[in-house]
Amino acid sequence: MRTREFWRRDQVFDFMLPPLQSRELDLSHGIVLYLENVTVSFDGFKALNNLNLYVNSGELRCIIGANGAGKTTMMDVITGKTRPDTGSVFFGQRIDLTKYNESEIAAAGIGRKFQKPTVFENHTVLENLELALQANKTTFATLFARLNAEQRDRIDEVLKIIGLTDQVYLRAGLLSHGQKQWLEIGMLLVQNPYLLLVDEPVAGMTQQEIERTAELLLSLAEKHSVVVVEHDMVFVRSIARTVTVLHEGSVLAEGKMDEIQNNPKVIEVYLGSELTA
Ligand SMILES: Nc1ncnc2c1ncn2[C@@H]1O[C@H](COP(=O)(O)OP(=O)(O)OP(=O)(O)O)[C@@H](O)[C@H]1O
Repeated sequence: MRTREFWRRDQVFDFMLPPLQSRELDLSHGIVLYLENVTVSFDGFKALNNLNLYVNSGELRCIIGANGAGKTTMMDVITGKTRPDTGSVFFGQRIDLTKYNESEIAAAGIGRKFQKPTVFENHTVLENLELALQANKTTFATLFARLNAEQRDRIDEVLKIIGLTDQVYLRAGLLSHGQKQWLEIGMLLVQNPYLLLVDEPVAGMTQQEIERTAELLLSLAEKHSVVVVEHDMVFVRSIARTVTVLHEGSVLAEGKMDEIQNNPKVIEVYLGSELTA
């Protein structure tokens, strides 16, 4: 039965879909991302179990949860790396993300930053941003292509946002760990994503870099929607507007940081030790 459904979806319905890039993102209900009753099983184990999550347009959402709670699997489902067994995943009102692949979803405006920075160390900060801007070209073609005025302006704007204007001609390999993380966020920003997914952005950062990252992510919200997965509770407290707590593949609690911190269920399964830190 499942095979037949997949066959029908891939062979018939996907064929009829217009390219994702050409579809307008419909934010008329103010919600950029819908996950409804999403379940993902690995060999019978439910990494996501009827997960429901709604992210508002322009919101900065923090997702917390113990190891194995399902945070990475959730990101994988949004970006098309993992297909849910059941449930629906919508980008705005109309774009069914389960019907598209990872590169189509990225091109449609969902950028993902993994925990480990993956900048091109042998290229300058500027070249890294150029490469990200023209991600569909080869490295060689990109570095020799001329940027148009709009692209140059966008790169200048992003350099200011990520605070690397003075390092524009520096080789990325010479940046500090924090600066590499910001450059990678910049590489997503040049593509003007609607939604940014950021995985543990402050792991390994100095206190000063953590504070700068908090400012950066806060400055991105509104123009973009941002979903941050993070274990560092001090950091989460400093940026959080709404916090979602995942536990065993479902939402255990959701609300303002104060409510979450005082929620007995959350304290029991996750925050007990973190809160007193
Ligand atoms: N490909 C896979 N095959 C089998 N089990 C998997 C796979 N991916 C994830 N899991 C399991 O699913 C559960 C959820 O994993 P996931 O990585 O989503 O959790 P997480 O909240 O991101 O954890 P962490 O904070 O450690 O990164 C875990 O028990 C994990 O072992």
